[in-house]
Amino acid sequence: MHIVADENIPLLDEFFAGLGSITRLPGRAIDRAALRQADALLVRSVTRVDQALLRDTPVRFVGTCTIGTDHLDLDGLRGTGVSLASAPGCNARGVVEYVLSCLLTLAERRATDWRQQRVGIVGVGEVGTRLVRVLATLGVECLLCDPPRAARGETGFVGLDELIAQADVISLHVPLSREGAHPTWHLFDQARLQALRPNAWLINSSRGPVIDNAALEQVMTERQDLALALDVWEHEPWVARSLAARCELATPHIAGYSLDGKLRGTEQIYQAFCRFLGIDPELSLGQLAPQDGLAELQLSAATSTDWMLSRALRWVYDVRDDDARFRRMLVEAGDDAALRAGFDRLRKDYPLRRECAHLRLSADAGLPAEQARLFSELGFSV
Ligand SMILES: NC(=O)C1=CN([C@@H]2O[C@H](COP(=O)(O)OP(=O)(O)OC[C@H]3O[C@@H](n4cnc5c(N)ncnc54)[C@H](O)[C@@H]3O)[C@@H](O)[C@H]2O)C=CC1
Ligand SMILES: O=C(O)C(=O)[C@H](O)COP(=O)(O)O
Repeated sequence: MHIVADENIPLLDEFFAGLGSITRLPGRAIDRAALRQADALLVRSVTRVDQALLRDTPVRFVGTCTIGTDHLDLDGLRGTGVSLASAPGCNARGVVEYVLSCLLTLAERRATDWRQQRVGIVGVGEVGTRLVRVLATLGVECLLCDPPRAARGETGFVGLDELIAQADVISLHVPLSREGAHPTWHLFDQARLQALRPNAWLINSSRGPVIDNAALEQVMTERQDLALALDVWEHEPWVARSLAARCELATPHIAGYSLDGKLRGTEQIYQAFCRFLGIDPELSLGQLAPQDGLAELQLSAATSTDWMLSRALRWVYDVRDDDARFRRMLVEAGDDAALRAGFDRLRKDYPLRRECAHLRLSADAGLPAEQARLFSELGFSV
């Protein structure tokens, strides 16, 4: 058994070495020649996998250690005998923490109470559902839009144009799709962008082309009232510097980049590969994940819940750090080739980031019961 894998998959050896030999390559360098002897291909989001890549290769299993599958040509690969697997939900928690950090930061810069904003969530699957749960715990009013779920008879959703008309903040959590009953490519076109409420905040951590980036830049030049947080870009790894300059927060597709999320992605694909091979998985993250214990943050019981919350959320993840690193790269990179390489480098050399379950909160005189319950519901250790 020979496995070709993206070199950015963590715990690759630990999970897969017992199942076959492994060749590691940069995701963008995986081509047909590299797969000549490969039985299995393990990717992340930057390798386009289609019939052209797999033609005349022995590859029979493709696993992507990511939530998104838009880099896999699912239709084209159907019926070719290749088994496909992805890692649903693996890094959803990281994306939620990214959105919370955006909300805190935008509210601070706009002198607004983010918990009083009406938040519209477009796409209510793994990420959107977790986000709604956290926001509901914090008493934030949410509007939900998910036509595929509504079409299955589920209730509680509004149409996209109604959401745009009513939401102060819009956060996008849809898959990228061009076909089907509810395509999301350029879901936010010029007309919808122009329809955003005065002073609206728009956060995109789904896929770049869900927003027409050229139209977005045009609208942003006309409407200085809008606040934009972009983690994903229409032509990654290239980024329109002029659009980045119009963003309040700009980051290089790292919303879900917690170590925990990446490790869960690897484990989910290991399990899928074992199923494909017809063997019982012998390994788990419980055995292989770093045993680094919990970090501790001591809060003052005398401070307000809001203050505690922003300290705790910022301690876990602060989007301003990623925004600063990204903007520095945009200034330092010379031509487009350097820009693309800089985008990939920021992602490859991403700093260690753990999710909030790795932070234990305490207070000098003991965390008051009500706050302990709230923080525990939000996923912190208390
Ligand atoms: N920036 C980042 O680091 C990350 C980005 N992502 C992106 O976020 C996307 C969403 O992730 P999940 O919530 O895990 O996916 P999911 O598949 O669990 O949920 C997506 C939801 O969107 C809904 N949907 C589909 N078409 C729609 C439309 N036209 N309008 C509104 N809703 C629609 C679906 O019915 C589904 O409920 C992924 O497909 C991926 O592209 C995911 C993880 C990390
Ligand atoms: O899981 C997804 O979907 C994502 O967007 C991942 O964060 C993408 O990470 P890479 O595969 O590009 O490392």
